[in-house]
Order: sequence, then C-alpha cells, then structure tokens
Amino acid sequence: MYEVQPMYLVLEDGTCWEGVGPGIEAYGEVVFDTAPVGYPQAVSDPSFAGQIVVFAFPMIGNYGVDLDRLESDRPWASGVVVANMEKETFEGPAFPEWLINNGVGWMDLVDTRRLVVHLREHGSIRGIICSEKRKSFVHPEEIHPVKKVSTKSVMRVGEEDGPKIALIDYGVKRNIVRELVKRGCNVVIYPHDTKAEEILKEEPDGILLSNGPGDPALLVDEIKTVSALLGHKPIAGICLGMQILALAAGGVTEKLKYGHRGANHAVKNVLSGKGFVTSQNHGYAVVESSLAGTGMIVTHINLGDGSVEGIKHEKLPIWGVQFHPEGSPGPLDFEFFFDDFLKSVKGV
Ligand SMILES: NC(=O)CC[C@H](N)C(=O)O
Repeated sequence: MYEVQPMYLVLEDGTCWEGVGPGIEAYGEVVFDTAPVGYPQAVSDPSFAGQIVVFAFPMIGNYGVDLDRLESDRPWASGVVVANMEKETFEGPAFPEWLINNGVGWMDLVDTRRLVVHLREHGSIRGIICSEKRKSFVHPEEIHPVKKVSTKSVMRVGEEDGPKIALIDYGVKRNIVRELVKRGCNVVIYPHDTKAEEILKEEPDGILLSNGPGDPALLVDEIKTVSALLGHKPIAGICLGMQILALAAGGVTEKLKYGHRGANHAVKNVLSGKGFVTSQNHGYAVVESSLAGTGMIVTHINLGDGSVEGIKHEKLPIWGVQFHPEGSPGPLDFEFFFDDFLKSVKGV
C-alpha cells in the first residue's frame, strides 16, 4: 500500500485545487473526461500523453486494471485527478497502484464537480500536480508528444496473405489494430516520421492514419507525407489521423475551448441524417469553412456544438472521423467504419 499526503493542482490561471495524493508530481494540459467507466483504457490511450485527466465521474478505481485490455502498454496520461479513488480491488492491479508503479501522479478527494465547471467555463489550461502551494511554475520543455508515443520501428501483425494495411502510428490505440486483425488484415505499423516513398514501396492496399496526442497543426512533416500519399490508395483517418488528412488537403484545425472526452458524444451524419453515440477524445477540430476548395466535404457534425466530426473527399476514397469507431472505452455503434474501410481497400 501507499501513503497519501496533501497535494495541489495549480492551474496556469492561478487557481489552486486541493486534494491528496502519493506525492508524485505531474505536469500537463488539464482536461476533463466524462466517461463513467473504462478509465484504464482512457489513461492508456496514447492521445492523452502530456495531459492531466480530470474524471468527471466521482468514483474511479472501483475495478482493477486488466493488463490484457489496455490501449497501449502503459498509462500515457501525465496525471489523473479524481473525487473518490477506490484503493483496493479484487482483481488485477488496483488503479492507483498501477499509476504509481508507472510514475503517474494522481490526486484524490478533489472537488472535481467544481473543477470541471471551471474548465468548461475557462477552457482547458496547463497545470501541475505538486506537493506545495505555488503561485507560478516553470513549464518543462515540451517536445511534440507524437514523437514519444509512436513506434520506433516498423511492426507487422495479422494475416500475411490478408489485405495489406499501412497503419501510420501517431499514438495508435490497440483496439484499432485489433479491429484490423479481426478482419484478417496484414497490418504494417509505421513510425510517425516514415516517408511516403517507403510506405508506397511496400504496395499497401490501403492506408490508415491513427489517433494521437497534441496539436495536429505542429506536425508539419507528417502533414507533408500524407499530402504525398493522397490519391495513391484508399486512405482513412481516425481522430488525429482525420485532422492530418484535412491539413494535408489544405484545410485548417483549431483548438476547441475544452474539447470532447467521454463515451456518449452524439454525432450526426449530415448526408444521411442518421445519428450515432460515439466515444471521443480530442481537443482540436477541423475548421469547416477551411475545407472549401480542398475537395473535402463534411460528413458528420457534433450535435453538442456543431463542430466537424467527419470528412470525406468528393471523388477519391479518402475519409476520416474525429471520434473513435473502435470505442475502448465507449460504444461500438460505428464499428462498421472498419468494414467500410476494408470494402474500399478490396475495391468492393
Ligand atoms: N484522440 C486523438 O487522436 C486526438 C487528436 C488531437 N491530439 C486532439 O486533441 O484533437
């Protein structure tokens, strides 16, 4: 077991939030997530790298961590803030112990209801979890988090004689890989900085751009690579992957005030009128008006704030979604995204 001590979450706007924790400091953009369950999947989603996640649901840690059902091999969130951390569980490592063992700072007994309202009103903001009250703090030097979470070498999984999918890993969630493998694909996972020629040399049948952390507009080389790939093969993008697609086509992305992170975000297909409940984790969005003249059109919007949730090319097999068709955590209503991708890859 571990001991807890008084800890503070100090935000860049000067507000200080009290709680207790195991004494591990954490630094990052403070964001909130509204999913009630699936916290091990959420914090192991590499898209949370560099972020302190505040869980809006009050009880976290009620069940332990199933190490075989994570979205990567470790928690990537830089910190976790909760109202009520359960200390013991019957199965698997307890959530708070697992965070400590991986060096992730957390805080318990925080007034997360008030904190989430604060973040909604003032927007996501940087902060630090620390053991003394501070008025200001120095920001550690930041490198783009995609560099930290992407694979360092090419990896191959799945059926050797299946459709060959080039998956560019900006911080891929394991469930995206599982969805492809489940459909008999031969998946080649590439580091984020792989050149277009190297990918095309392998003659993939389709290209999938993964989710990932950080500001998409800063990924200048990755955007150039995707521009060079456009038009060669069917290309689909998920979350950061969709944002990179839009930027590669000439569009623009912007930061949302507090983003969408949770397991019940309603989106609408504006072409068919159908609605879907989706899993989401993003802080940036594609600017709809910036797509004019790029060949890309909006296919889905968020029913909460009207922001862009899906795009496609008018003529070519290129499309993307801003939410997570692989769920994990969250609903699988949109799992057919992978079936559509495979149909496009096989040309049926
Ligand atoms: N899950 C993701 O791929 C997130 C994309 C991007 N980092 C954002 O916050 O908008």
